[in-house]
Amino acid sequence: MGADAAIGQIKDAKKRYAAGVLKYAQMGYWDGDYQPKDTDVLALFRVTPQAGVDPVEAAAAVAGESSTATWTVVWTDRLTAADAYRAKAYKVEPVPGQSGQYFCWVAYDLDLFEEGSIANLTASIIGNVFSFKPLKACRLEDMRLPVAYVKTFRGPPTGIVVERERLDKFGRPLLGATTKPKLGLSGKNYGRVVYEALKGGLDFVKDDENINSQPFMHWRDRFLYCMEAVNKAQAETGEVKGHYLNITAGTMEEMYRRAELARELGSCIVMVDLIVGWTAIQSISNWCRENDMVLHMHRAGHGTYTRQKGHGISFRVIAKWLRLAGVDHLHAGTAVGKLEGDPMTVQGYYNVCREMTTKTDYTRGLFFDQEWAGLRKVMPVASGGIHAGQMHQLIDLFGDDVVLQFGGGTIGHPDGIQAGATANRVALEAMVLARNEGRDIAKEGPEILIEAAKWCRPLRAALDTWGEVTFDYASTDTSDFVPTASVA
Ligand SMILES: O=C(COP(=O)(O)O)[C@H](O)[C@H](O)COP(=O)(O)O
Ligand SMILES: [Mg+2]
Repeated sequence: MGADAAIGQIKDAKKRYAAGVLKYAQMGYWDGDYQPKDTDVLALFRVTPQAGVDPVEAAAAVAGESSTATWTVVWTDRLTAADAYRAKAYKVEPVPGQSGQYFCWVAYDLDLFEEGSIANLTASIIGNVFSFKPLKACRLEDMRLPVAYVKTFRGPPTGIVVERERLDKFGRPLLGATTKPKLGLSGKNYGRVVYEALKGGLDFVKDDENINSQPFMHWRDRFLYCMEAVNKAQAETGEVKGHYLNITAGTMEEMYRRAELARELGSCIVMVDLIVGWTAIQSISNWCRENDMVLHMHRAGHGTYTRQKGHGISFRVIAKWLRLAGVDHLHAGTAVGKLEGDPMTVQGYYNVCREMTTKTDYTRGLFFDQEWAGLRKVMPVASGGIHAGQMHQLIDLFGDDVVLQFGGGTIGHPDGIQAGATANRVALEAMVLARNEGRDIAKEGPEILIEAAKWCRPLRAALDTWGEVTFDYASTDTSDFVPTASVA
């Protein structure tokens, strides 16, 4: 959609700065000829204007309210480098197949942002505009962070390469499990679940997002019993093992206290939930860097604002912010499990986590090339209602650099937790071997699993119990550019 010349910026300074209300486009927040600079921060919003609101004016309003503007002309603009500081909406296009929705591209000068602060970035980009009355709905679809800005962040403290070296595990996905039930176990019973799962063949076990320090199990008990389980399983298997100790707490001081005990007990990894907030995430990331600790991020809460296509923030943007902020593991979806996730859209999140340059790919929801400027890679975590019978789909979709986490799909095994873990480990290794031998695992996966189950009773029992379980529901967050196929 080209610029509407009639509503372009008023150039005559007397008229432009006369007291009163102008359209945002008239104030200069729309420039259809603008060529983004390499150093600009770029954002793509999906905007649904109210009836009668011109889409170009809606885009200009988003640019205005997320940078320097208010609803009326202010003369104090003239005390600033207003022409540079004003964000510019520079392109508006209708969203294919979605009447009333428009993609709006906005460019922001780098000087609008403090270095190394996601809190500052988000206060601008998502600070006000999502409540703005002329818009019925608004969604932040994607961002391009310029190299100059990326370089002001430290990124993941450990990264995929160093994590694999510390764990001494290569050439296959890592295996994990979330302890279940989510709440209620005593420390001793909790530790038993962790031990059984690690002994049976998993690399990691994890605390659930809502396990902190409740009356049934205080955090110190959990840490002590879990590390006893980790040490015992390591000694018995000769493999490096870990348990993501969730250090999420009510204050930063308490998070540090819990992190310190995790370190003293010899844990290689700690975990926080996304709901702790950006500043807390950046602080704990620094702590992890100083203490050689892997940082696991559970994206608890994200579905409240990422799931619906019309309003909120795409998870691909959250993933970009988290790579800058510095997490090592990030829950990024499974496509085949119990939770929302269109396969290609989810692959787009994985690309954000794992590539050195993420290329534009509209079919995977990636609207910009993103250069990561040497920032370490984040290990994505596929977790949520997955089981051994889906191993071929998971490896086919996500490759090797991923943690596959089976909670119920380990602990609910009919022959016990160790058997559940063994089933998953055997399914994983059989599938990686078949792929490495050149077999087409996407097609032959079910056969490969059945062959492996002939000599592995735990896998046979897992397939008998869950083999037919699928979650075949329509995804909400799908591509606007390709029809989406379910892989469930
Ligand atoms: O407890 C689980 C999964 O348990 P189970 O394996 O028993 O289903 C995690 O909290 C979800 O993976 C979160 O979702 P996401 O990873 O999408 O953020
Ligand atoms: Mg959970």
